[in-house]
Amino acid sequence: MTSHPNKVQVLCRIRPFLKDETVDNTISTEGDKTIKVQNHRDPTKELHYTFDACFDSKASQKNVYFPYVKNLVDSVFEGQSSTIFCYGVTGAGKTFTIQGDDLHLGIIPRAMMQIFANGNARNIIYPIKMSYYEVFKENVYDLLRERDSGPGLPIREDSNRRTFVAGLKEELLTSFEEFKKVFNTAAKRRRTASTRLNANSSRSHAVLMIKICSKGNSDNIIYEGQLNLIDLAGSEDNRKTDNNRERMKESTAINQSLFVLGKVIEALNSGAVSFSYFVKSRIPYRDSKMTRILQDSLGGGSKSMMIVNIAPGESFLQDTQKTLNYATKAREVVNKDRVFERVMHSADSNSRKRSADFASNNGYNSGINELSNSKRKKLNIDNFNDNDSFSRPRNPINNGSNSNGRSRVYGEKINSTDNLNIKKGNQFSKISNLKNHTSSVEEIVVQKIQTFEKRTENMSNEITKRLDRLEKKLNDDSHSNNSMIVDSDILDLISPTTKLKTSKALLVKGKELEKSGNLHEALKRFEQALHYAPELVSLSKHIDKLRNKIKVYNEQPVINNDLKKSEKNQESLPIHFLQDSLKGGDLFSPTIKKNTKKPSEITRVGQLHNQNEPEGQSNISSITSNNKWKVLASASKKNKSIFKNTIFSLSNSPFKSKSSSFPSEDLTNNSLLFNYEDGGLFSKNLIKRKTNKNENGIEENGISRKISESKILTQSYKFNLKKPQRHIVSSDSEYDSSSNNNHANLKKTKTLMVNNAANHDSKLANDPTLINSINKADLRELVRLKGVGKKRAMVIREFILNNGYIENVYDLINAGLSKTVVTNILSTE
Ligand SMILES: Nc1ncnc2c1ncn2[C@@H]1O[C@H](COP(=O)(O)OP(=O)(O)OP(=O)(O)O)[C@@H](O)[C@H]1O
Repeated sequence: MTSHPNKVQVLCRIRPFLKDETVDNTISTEGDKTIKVQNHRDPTKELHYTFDACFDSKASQKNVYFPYVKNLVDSVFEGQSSTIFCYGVTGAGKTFTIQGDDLHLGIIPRAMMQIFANGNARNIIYPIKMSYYEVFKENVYDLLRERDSGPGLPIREDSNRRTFVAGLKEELLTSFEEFKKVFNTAAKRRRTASTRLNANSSRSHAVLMIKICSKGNSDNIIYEGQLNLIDLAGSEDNRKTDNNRERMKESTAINQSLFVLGKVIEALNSGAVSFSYFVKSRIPYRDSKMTRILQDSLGGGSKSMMIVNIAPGESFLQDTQKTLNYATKAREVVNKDRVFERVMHSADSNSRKRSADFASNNGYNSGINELSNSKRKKLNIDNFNDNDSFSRPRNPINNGSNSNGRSRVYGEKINSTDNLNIKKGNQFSKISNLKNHTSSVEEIVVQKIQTFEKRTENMSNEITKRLDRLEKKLNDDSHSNNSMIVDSDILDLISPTTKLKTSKALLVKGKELEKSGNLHEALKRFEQALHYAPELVSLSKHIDKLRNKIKVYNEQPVINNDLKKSEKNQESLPIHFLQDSLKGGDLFSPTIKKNTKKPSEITRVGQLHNQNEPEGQSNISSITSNNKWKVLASASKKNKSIFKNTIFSLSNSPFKSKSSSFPSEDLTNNSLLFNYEDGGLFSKNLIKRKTNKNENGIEENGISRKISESKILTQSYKFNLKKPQRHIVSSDSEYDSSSNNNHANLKKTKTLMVNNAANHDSKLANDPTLINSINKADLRELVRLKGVGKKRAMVIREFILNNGYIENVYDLINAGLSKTVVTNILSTE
């Protein structure tokens, strides 16, 4: 017996036993259309129920979707209204069937994939519209909006007597990705709660409504289809659920609406109403919000499918029987078959204009305004090419006469020149001459879904693997009393995409920092970035380069540590402290005299050179005499320029002012004498002095740290062979800097110090107490020193920043402070 084409189709699906459930065989399928269930009143008897299709617990989502649901979705392209709803007790698998999860895509994602994949073949006019709402405790709430405490939305009726929820938000969609994003956000708003029967029980009925317009076969017909995918809340036996008061209230509302649904089905099946949904006074649709919403789907003009979900096992037997009885009745409901299509005004021969008019009449206009360019493109009028599918053979255009005399779809206003036709079902079936390309489209849909599922499965497997590894590591570590999870373990948990993104963000930040000269922080970021993306070879090279750069800049700690070591061991101290500026440079090593701990000589131990330059032949040696190094340098003719650069570098460094008394011929003779005892600032390269103008337009001297275009580096090294002295012997008497008994004497000594400093007599140039306090002071404290205004304090700070701590009075003078100011500062102490 073939069933009536417009009957509500009923599918029945048995879910598998869950982890803690006792497995039995009280329910099973017999063939693909019958369910066999043990009678709960008499276990010796079996009951048989026949439906359009039955699925046992092994059936996959695909098994449910393709042979049955897909056709209903297809019919929406032809102006049909289709409704699929899942019905069953709580925890029976309704949400699993309609929505699924990432690994088992349910009807909703499959249908949406089908819609977008079929879109072009079926001449969809993008964007499609989506609404999503829930009925919770007899109130309707929009799931596309943030949840608020306001009253629910009203349900109204259009002139076709079709119900609709007023004030619903409509999202305009052009791709599956867009849909996924909107849907996922909205689905989180749906009310769920944990009950004893289902840890994630839906406490509301949820309705996803998709409106699709597509071009008909004739150039003046546009179909307007609607797909409703409904996840009903589960009926509940409160004796089993252990529900609290709140859950009980929800449960009562759920059960009440499902009870009304049963009544509606019964009423529809009692011949009295003869399936006429217009004579609805005798059908209790109005007794619950859900039945009002389902009005068109049960006994109305929709193609409808009810999927009955069954929880297996003896404990559910009574519910199962009730559900199956209910479903059997629903199967008797016969709907009208209608196609909603709009006939555009025939006098208007320009189909582009018609289509555009159509779009604007259908509220697409407002959507267009908010659309991105890509969406606009899809909405482009060119989509309505006359030569395209409009030329497909089709039934003669309905001339606008409307057999039922009703003419409104979705409650929108229709121009007087337009007509809506409601076609009879058999006409609809004739339309379906799209089989050929449907099969290829079907393949695409299957393929797409498979790819998606495969990808998610791979991802899920990968995550499981990573978690297993971590768990294993934790277990291993706990045995060895070392439960620390190291960075790499955490890293292992992060997805490759996240790793790459994080690494990119760190790279950007690192580059910024490097540009601003903050090499240490830049290096840190780069190292972190590499941590996340070890495959970036160029980054690893860049890090090496940067490390070298920083190492060269950070000579001081190396020198000091080495010095400490060498002081202990009294052995040769390998340091390199000179490097030329432009052409490559020499590497020198002073040898520390065993007894005096002073460098006896400096020997060239290698060359830090520019890659393009041959290794230089220059030599520098030094002889210590009275705390001074005489640095003698010679160079072969060939390398004279290299050597000159080295010397030049020294002469232009901040050290220059200390060594300014050196006769210039010393430089030309390639020899240089300098004082080692103070420690000294050696310029790695030329210091470029920059003339800044302050806000008053007065020129100030400052040391720029910027690298100029002529490749001149400005970074300085601090070369400190000797720690600051605590006691300084003045030429007259021993002066203890911690004592200030004799102020006048002190002032005199300090002035002497300044003068001596200017004359490069180092013995008197140090006042460690003062110098230490200057180094420690912040800007505000510096300003308190006599003669130091804010500007000068800044100069001191900048000097410290660029060159390291102030070691002696020279440095203050080098920083640009005048003798008077330095004397003033010293007298403050
Ligand atoms: N066919 C199936 N295959 C595997 N697991 C299933 C299947 N059907 C349901 N489940 C699992 O059973 C549990 C309950 O399913 P689900 O939440 O879909 O029930 P429900 O009918 O929507 O319940 P409620 O009405 O309380 O929301 C879930 O853990 C789900 O993953």
